[in-house]
Amino acid sequence: MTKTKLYTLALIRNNSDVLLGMKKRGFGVGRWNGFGGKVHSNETVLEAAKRELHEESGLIVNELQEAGLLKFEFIGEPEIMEVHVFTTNKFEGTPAESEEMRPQWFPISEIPFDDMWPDDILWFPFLLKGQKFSGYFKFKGHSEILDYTLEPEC
Ligand SMILES: Nc1nc(NC2CC2)cc(N2CCOCC2)n1
Repeated sequence: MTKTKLYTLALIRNNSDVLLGMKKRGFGVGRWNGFGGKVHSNETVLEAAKRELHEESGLIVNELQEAGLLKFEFIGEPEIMEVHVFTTNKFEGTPAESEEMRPQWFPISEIPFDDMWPDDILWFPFLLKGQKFSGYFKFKGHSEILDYTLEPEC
């Protein structure tokens, strides 16, 4: 019986830059990513996205825009990861390193996809165009995509 677990992912924009964090421990360690994590049972997905962003980067956001929905299956594992992706260019504060993440601004033209999750290079173009997206990825391990679907969502 597959079990779906909810996660958040927030990508913060500032003109032609995007804020990424180098994951210092845990799931995705050693990869650049947006800011996010698990949704707790006592919070909404949006509340979790704001909480995780603040915990991991120090930034405060009042609003986050829904950007897309990503589902991940891992061969041999029962859990489906359901990742709700958000974005905004309205934030308060200056990015600060946390126990989880070392933040860094990247020009859109220099996003380090080789050091990110392999799905990111596939859906980032939708995010950067402001086109909502929905994707499903079947992973073998943490680096090989066996197959996927990805489409714009109105
Ligand atoms: N960018 C990205 N790609 C992912 N791919 C799946 C692991 C194969 C997961 C993920 N996050 C999941 C954990 O919470 C933060 C976002 N973020």
